[in-house]
Amino acid sequence: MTPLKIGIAGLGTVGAGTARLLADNAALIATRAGRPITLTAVSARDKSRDRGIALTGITWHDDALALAADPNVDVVVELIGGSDGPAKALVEAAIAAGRPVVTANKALLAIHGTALAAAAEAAGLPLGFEAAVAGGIPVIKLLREGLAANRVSRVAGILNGTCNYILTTMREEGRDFPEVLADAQALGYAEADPAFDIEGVDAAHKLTILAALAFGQNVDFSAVHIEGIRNISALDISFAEELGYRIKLLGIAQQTPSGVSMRVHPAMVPVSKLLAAVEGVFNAVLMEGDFSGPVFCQGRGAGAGPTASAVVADLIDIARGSKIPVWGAAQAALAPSRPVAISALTGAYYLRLMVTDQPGVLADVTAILRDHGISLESMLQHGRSPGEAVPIVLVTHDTIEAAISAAISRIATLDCVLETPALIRIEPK
Ligand SMILES: NC(=O)C1=CN([C@@H]2O[C@H](COP(=O)(O)OP(=O)(O)OC[C@H]3O[C@@H](n4cnc5c(N)ncnc54)[C@H](O)[C@@H]3O)[C@@H](O)[C@H]2O)C=CC1
Ligand SMILES: N[C@@H](CC=O)C(=O)O
Ligand code: NA
Repeated sequence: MTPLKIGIAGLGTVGAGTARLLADNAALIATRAGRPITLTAVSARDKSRDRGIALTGITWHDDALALAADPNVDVVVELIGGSDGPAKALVEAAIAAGRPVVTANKALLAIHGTALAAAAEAAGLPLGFEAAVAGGIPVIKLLREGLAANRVSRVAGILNGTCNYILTTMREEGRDFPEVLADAQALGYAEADPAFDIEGVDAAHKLTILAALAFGQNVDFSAVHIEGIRNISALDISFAEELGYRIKLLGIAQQTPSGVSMRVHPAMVPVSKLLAAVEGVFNAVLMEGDFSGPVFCQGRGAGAGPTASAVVADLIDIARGSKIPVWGAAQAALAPSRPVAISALTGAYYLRLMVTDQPGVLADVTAILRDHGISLESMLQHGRSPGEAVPIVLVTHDTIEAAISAAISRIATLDCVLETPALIRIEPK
């Protein structure tokens, strides 16, 4: 059988993992793909580095762009990363040269996904990106193929392994944020610039991609409201536990009458919910189809093995001759996104204040909430330390985000409020 010849650009965590998987499971992959999938060429920065993979007999290109023109490469696999620069140039060059592309690059797809898919469609080429969202979970296939007959009303998930690993480890082991982040980097989970993980940008890239597939809209990264986990404190993690919640960084895309609302932010998830039990580097996605009902999947969201598994799944599809539209429908059938402002969101909120323990503080705070039409479900304060700083926690009933934002701006100006208030959205029970 004629092999499908692969050229990989970028031999970091995912690139080296993909080369290893192609070698270790070669016979099984050939059986399932109907022909061997063979690594014939690579491009990376440092030829001398030992990556634990055999590169004998494989062409080395110093310039990744050369992969697009190499006659011994049928499919270009882009595993460099970054929304622009060499990754984008390579994908464009490969498509222009008539080569199918597989990439794990969510930043690239979330920002340039419409133009790249249009180019691939015009050239009649597949563009695979299963690895770009939720690592080893086959969530792209699930949405684009398994749920293709459904109107999807909501997609919600834990989409960043690094953040989930950090939040889990902080809660279970009481360790500090920077120390746990360093672990996640050493394990190969974090992006080259880990700010993308902890600021919520990586999860927003992935949510942009899921929303495009779920709602048949063009990718629109700029429409996602983004908050990360940098300000989540050990105190809030412990209050969440006490109130019956786990703090998770969620990505949520939801159909509303005025458009699709897209947001990434930390959320209090009731412990009874499936998403609350997803821990460590695991990701999970919950999708609501009108005929399927809820569909939940979970698996490892980052790391060499799980991500390589998704890259090679796309290669097997290409070897099989699969012809699935990049975004699940012809480009011309996709609609522009209709963004919904976060201020229109309705829900319950956790509000934690550091205040001076003195008479009248609660009365001042609750008066402001009352003025904005916000009612309280519960309140927590432990012990008494007159004149000292103490945390108080307020949990609201459902309210509109515009109201709680306005109330917090006023609460923050009270003399007795000593720090910027912490506000965390609460997922419904
Ligand atoms: N690490 C993970 O768990 C996951 C990563 N991804 C995505 O996979 C892609 C690769 O990520 P990692 O392997 O983690 O990154 P990495 O930083 O470990 O590897 C990227 C490699 O590309 C090389 N490179 C940089 N510029 C290059 C160029 N011009 N030509 C050739 N090689 C070049 C770098 O030297 C580096 O070895 C990124 O798009 C990332 O977002 C997706 C899912 C999971
Ligand atoms: N940095 C990402 C890697 C996978 O996409 C993450 O932590 O989830
Ligand atoms: Na995936």
